[in-house]
Amino acid sequence: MSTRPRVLTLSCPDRPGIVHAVTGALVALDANITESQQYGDPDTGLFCMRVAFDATASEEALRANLEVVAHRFDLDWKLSAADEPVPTLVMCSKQGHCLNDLLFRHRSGHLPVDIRAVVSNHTDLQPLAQFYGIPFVHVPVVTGDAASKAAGEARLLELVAEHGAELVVLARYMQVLSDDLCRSLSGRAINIHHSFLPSFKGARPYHQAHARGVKIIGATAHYVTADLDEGPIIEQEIERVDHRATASELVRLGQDVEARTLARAVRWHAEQRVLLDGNRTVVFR
Ligand SMILES: Nc1nc2c(c(=O)[nH]1)N[C@@H](CN(C=O)c1ccc(C(=O)N[C@@H](CCC(=O)O)C(=O)O)cc1)CN2
Repeated sequence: MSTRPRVLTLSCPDRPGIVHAVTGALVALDANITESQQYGDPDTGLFCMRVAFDATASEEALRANLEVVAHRFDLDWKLSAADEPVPTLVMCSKQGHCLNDLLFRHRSGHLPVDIRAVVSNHTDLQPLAQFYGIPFVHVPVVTGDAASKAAGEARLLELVAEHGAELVVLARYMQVLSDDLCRSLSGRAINIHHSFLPSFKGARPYHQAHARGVKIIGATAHYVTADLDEGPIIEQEIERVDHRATASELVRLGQDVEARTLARAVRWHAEQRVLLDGNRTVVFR
């Protein structure tokens, strides 16, 4: 039988013996562990672990062995194939810098995702998706019109189901998602906010920052939750600025920071490197 690369991620109440039990269950099936990281949070008592391994054993055999450990240690666990790109939808509005970056990295084979479609509430970025040969779906949303927003979100969920999307990336998508949609996409919707959160939440953060006279701007990639821009932070990056930069120049300077930050967050999520620890993340980079 051929060897397949896999990734096991888990979290559980911390106690002695977890690593020994988990690695023992894998080695008992001749798995070769290629990467192993773990962290015990002293504040929450949560233990997180990520194990990458090669195994010829069947998925069923691996799961059977791991179920025994899961029962003993009350694991919340996930076993993934490491050689299958994650089916993904990318959502955008009118700003194309993050979408462009993701599509280029995807085309270059540098992102372990399978971008099934670009979904937008505007048509401005349809040519960009077409250039990369990615289906573009226009889902208009009239701001302030509840029926329009509900219909748009229903269409998005249809697209998630149609494409088997396991990840939704908000690449400067400028509509607030409803609480219900956030629940449906919990832990699998990533947004890029164009500020170094928790500073400057909400709309026009660069203009807020310019008015405050900041000397650093930044970007934050986070999971989407019902609390706007409050979701668990996955990755952040900053850039120095000074008094000479206008608000428009901050917007321009921030674009590359946003794109790099989002790309790292998407890659780490797709590689199963991000685990949730309450409203924080543990990132096994
Ligand atoms: N439920 C959530 N939805 C969204 C989040 C989130 O964290 N939770 N992140 C935002 C992105 N975002 C800032 O990064 C943001 C987007 C949109 C708005 C906003 O006020 N939008 C208006 C419409 C604006 C327009 O039509 O141009 C609105 O939805 O009424 C604020 C912040 C993505 N969604």
